[in-house]
Amino acid sequence: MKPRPCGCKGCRTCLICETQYGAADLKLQLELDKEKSYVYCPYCNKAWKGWDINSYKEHPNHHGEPLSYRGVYIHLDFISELEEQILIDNIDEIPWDNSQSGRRKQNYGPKVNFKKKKIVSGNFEGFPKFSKMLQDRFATIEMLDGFEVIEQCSLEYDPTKGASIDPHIDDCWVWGERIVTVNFLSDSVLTMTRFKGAKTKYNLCSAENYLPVLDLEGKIIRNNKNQRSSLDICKPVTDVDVIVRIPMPRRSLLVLYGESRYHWEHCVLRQDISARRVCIAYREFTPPYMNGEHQELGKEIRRKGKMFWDHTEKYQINVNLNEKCDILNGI
Ligand SMILES: O=C(O)CCC(=O)C(=O)O
Ligand SMILES: [Fe+2]
Repeated sequence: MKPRPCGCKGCRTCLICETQYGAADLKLQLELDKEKSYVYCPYCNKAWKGWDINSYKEHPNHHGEPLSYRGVYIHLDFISELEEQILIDNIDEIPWDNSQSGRRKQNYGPKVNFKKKKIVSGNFEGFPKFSKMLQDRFATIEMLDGFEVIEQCSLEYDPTKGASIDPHIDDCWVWGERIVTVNFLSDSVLTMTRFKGAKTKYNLCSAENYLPVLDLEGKIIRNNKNQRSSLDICKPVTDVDVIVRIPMPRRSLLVLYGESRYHWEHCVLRQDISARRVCIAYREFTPPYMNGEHQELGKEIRRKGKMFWDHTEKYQINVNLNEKCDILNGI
């Protein structure tokens, strides 16, 4: 399928191809019943009836009966305003690549083919140095113990392009249980809907063949006594028809794991992009690539994931900006 000049393919569309390349009819029509929606509160970790994402700010004065929604960790103010500004300045010094649905991206990681289940390190040489402080800070979060970044992807959502991301589950053959996102520049929302499709989609069935890293409460499992697979241990308990809206406030960190990672699709709706938003998504390897049958190939790629390069050298950026990078890394 050939991409249109904006970068979109097939049913993935943005405002540009909908208005200029006649792609409006290809657009995936999502029918979300707002009456069935709950808003996740990062303060009490429960979801409360409603659609408006700002309603979590009423905490502790919520109304009605909450829904227990598992597999979400939100760390507010993970970075300061100054760190946000310096990181964005650095990110914007690197060329962006057009992606689908009005997004742009900067992707660092091995080359993966999810359909053929093929992975090669390709020209992966690690990550830009200015982003090391973010990865280092993961060590302060208990549930990220042992999280080794294999892929780091900056994504930009521009409201003038009608940017969004369609409902999906991140691949389960190569990407591990914890999906980490750090949010920049504007508040947004991750909208969750239950996945009812085949286990072959997103390679979900791969998660039947390895053990979980986190228990249902998000605690690291030190000894896997019960041997239930990653997919099985977090089987949903909630009604299939509900929608859960997860806030992604500017400068916060979000971890999806367990039930929300494996049994729900996530998307970012166009209507939830009110101003330029950038996020960085981080992915780790699945157990077979860490300590199982593919560990040798895994080891080689993990070694590359420990490397950091100077983007000012690579892109010949004015050197005085190097100082900003050193401030961030505490040098
Ligand atoms: O923009 C986001 O926060 C979600 C991105 C995402 O789901 C992905 O890159 O797989
Ligand atoms: Fe995703």
